[in-house]
Amino acid sequence: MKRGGSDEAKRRAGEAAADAVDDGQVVGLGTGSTAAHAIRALGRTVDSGLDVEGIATSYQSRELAREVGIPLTTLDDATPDVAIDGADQVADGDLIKGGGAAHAREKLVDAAADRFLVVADESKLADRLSAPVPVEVLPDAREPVAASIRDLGGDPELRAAERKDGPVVTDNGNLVLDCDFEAIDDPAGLATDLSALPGVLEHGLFVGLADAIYVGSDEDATVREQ
Ligand SMILES: O=C[C@H](O)[C@H](O)[C@H](O)COP(=O)(O)O
Repeated sequence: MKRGGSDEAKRRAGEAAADAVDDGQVVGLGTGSTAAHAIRALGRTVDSGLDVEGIATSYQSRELAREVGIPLTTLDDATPDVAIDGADQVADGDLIKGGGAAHAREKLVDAAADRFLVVADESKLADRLSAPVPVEVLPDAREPVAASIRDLGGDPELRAAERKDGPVVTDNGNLVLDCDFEAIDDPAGLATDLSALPGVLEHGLFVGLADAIYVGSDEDATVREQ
């Protein structure tokens, strides 16, 4: 799916982060159009002899990794040295993710990595997080979780599929509520509240996880260490 700024800006961010991967490392492979550039760049370095293994965060990243020849492993067998992943919004180093409904596995892999590199074009940068927060819920939990989200001040909307009738079903077989909290004053507090709701598998607030943000523009890519 295409979201955010220009493909050129995404490519610069993705390739700059892929350049930071060292020989012999295990790499968490994020999901989305920006992370895809990093995966393709890693595939080219594998072709030229770099010895890396990937851990996929979604069906999409697994298939792309296979296509470009990155050997895959799992969290059962390896710990990622580094993870490279996109974001829907970035503010003060905190993120909203899950525009592609992959945030549950992404958070698992990104949090497990020794270093988590975010790749984003400039359109993703904000002063405060304010995009709707994707919340993955067990199908039976849709209504109770939606009611709790309203109590927390959010406006939940079941994500509809685009080329299928009915809702988006995640790689894990669950549903997604996109929850609009408008400007989020306390991302850490909201993250804790959302995680505490029964039936919530994972939400798209990534607070205090990023180690560096690679920001791409049409001209270059810059790195902001966190
Ligand atoms: O579920 C999807 C992920 O969190 C993506 O990393 C995020 O939506 C950013 O995607 P993109 O790079 O396509 O804007």
